[in-house]
Amino acid sequence: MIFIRGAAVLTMESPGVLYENGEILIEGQYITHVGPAGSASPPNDIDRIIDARGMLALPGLVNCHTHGAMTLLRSYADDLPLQRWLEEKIWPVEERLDPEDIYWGTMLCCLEMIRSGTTSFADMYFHMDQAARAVEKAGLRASLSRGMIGLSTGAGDALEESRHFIGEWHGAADGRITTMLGPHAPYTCPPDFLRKVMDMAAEVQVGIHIHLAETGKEVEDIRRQYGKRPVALMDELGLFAFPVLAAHCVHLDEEEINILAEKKVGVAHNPESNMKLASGIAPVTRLLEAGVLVGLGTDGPASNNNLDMMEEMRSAALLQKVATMDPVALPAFTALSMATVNGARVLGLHDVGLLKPGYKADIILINLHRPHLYPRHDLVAHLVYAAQSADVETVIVDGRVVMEKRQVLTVDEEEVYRQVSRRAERLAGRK
Ligand SMILES: CSC[C@H]1O[C@@H](n2cnc3c(O)ncnc32)[C@H](O)[C@@H]1O
Ligand SMILES: [Zn+2]
Repeated sequence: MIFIRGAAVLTMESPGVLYENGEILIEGQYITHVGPAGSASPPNDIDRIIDARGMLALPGLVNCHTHGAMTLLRSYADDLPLQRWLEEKIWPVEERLDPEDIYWGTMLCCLEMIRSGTTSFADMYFHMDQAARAVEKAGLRASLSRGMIGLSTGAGDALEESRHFIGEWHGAADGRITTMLGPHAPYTCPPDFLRKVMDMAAEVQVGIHIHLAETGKEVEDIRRQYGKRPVALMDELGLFAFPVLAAHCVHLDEEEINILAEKKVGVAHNPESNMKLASGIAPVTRLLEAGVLVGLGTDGPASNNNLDMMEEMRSAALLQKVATMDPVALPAFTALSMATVNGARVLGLHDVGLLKPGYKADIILINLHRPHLYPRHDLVAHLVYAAQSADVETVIVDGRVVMEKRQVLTVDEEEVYRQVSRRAERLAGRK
């Protein structure tokens, strides 16, 4: 049992709920009490009291779309459009990744996430049993998908590997790990392959994580090939009968926005990757108006080039303002909701993302005693427009402290740096 006291507590239930001097009780994996100081008499059998005076407590951040082990390829290929980036640089080097690379690359991803306040993430990549091992050890929460390129000769094997991976890991690590099927995108997964994916989703009862409508080129190529735009094509195939996590959704017409709302598709908006690859600006304001559930993601660390959700919130808010020429667009509380409770819902985690009794104890403490966080007119605005990931002081996932006073407790940082440096040298052909 952990008792946090003295923090300002932002529950994220509604914009107004902020306890200036609050307290949180954690029993096992769950939050059992949240309120102003003195609202609960702390039980006798508390294991730890965390004195959080000068801190802001809020739900851990949720990264709805990444490729964690691509930390190994950070700054390996930059300043290219998506298709050239993938075909000329990324896919050739990914051929050389081995399972241990994925373990250490994902471990680096977990380390970066813990240090920047992310407690849950959705990952699509290869050798996912190794990614799962890293997540389990680091203590994070994740929804993991074995990425599948339907056009490749190994597509059938990838599907079988997915079935095995889901059987082994869905619900593992005390429920911190969940799984999805990961067909890469409409332009790499033709309809026949997607039908097999849907058959398997029905059989093993998991959702589907896919890149969708990321670039103008994708829309044109899919329309030329199938006579429909990507979202409309996925709808016609029946993909949205399953829980779908659709990454990007940059290029949409009104009909497609309505499909996404009606079929309750969860969208992962990745503003920095979309800017860096010049893919475009997702119509987030329109999506939200239409009632689409939108979370935030970084995309892989090779197209961002970091996993910093604090930055991503700020970028999302600023980008919508400039895209709509409306300073009211995507206000701070909306950006923070996308990065917490709404992101959790996009991942199908319905007891994650709020500080509320009955919710999983995924909590971060932000050190407010920093020059860029004074004075304190509005703490929500501070989080989105002023805070930095280095302000994250303590991170709790599933009721367990994984970082305290910026010391990560679950991962040997130096060993991770040694491993990834050596492996990245080999992958880049320098050793
Ligand atoms: C099949 S595993 C995932 C696959 O996706 C590639 N990837 C990384 N970022 C993006 C992106 O923004 N759009 C499309 N594909 C992306 C990654 O390199 C893997 O090959
Ligand atoms: Zn991606």
